[in-house]
Amino acid sequence: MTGVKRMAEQETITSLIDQLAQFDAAIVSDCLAGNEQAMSAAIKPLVRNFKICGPALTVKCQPGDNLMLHLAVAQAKPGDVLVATTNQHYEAGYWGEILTIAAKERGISGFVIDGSVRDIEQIIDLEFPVFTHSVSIKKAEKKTVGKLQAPIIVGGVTVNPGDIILADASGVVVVPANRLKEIVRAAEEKVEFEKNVIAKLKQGQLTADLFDLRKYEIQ
Ligand SMILES: O=C([O-])CC(=O)C(=O)O
Ligand SMILES: [Mg+2]
Repeated sequence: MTGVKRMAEQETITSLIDQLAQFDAAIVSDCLAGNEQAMSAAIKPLVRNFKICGPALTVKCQPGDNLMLHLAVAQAKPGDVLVATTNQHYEAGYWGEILTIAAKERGISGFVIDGSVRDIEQIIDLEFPVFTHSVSIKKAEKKTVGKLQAPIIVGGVTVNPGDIILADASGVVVVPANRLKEIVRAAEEKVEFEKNVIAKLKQGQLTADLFDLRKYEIQ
């Protein structure tokens, strides 16, 4: 691929990510088949109004060690979302105020971890969107190498480097990079469909009729 072509492609991806950011994560999740791209309910925002949309930089931490997060911050590009696993070890605060400030300075757009974080009041005050399984006060070591930019499983979903993470109060959904354009179009249609349903509900119609559910009515 020529440099010019690569730049044009990057521009398209950036514009599609901006478009995806306009949608609720639940709408986008519904556009991907069968919930398989939706993370488990265990991964939650620290506060309700947190929202993330951006490409994943994947991080595999060793249990109890956050070395790879410090190295990931050093590698990240503006807009990246750090997405991390800890082998489902929750007894360490893998992320806190210091990493949040470092990440903000690099232009990182958010953090998702199937692990634990600490310093949560500071993170909330810094308005840096963090989605986490748990909170832990315990110190993480910084001495065991894991992996960066390898496929990982977070909240039951495989995340490949460069997949787009969309997260809000409903939860976290992972849009495979090669489906981004198709999913943005599908989300536009889904929003139109729901607007139409809401307008009809406000005219007094019922979901039982609009969704053709009367056939299931108990006799
Ligand atoms: O010790 C660490 O790396 C985690 C932490 O509390 C911080 O980032 O403030
Ligand atoms: Mg700290």
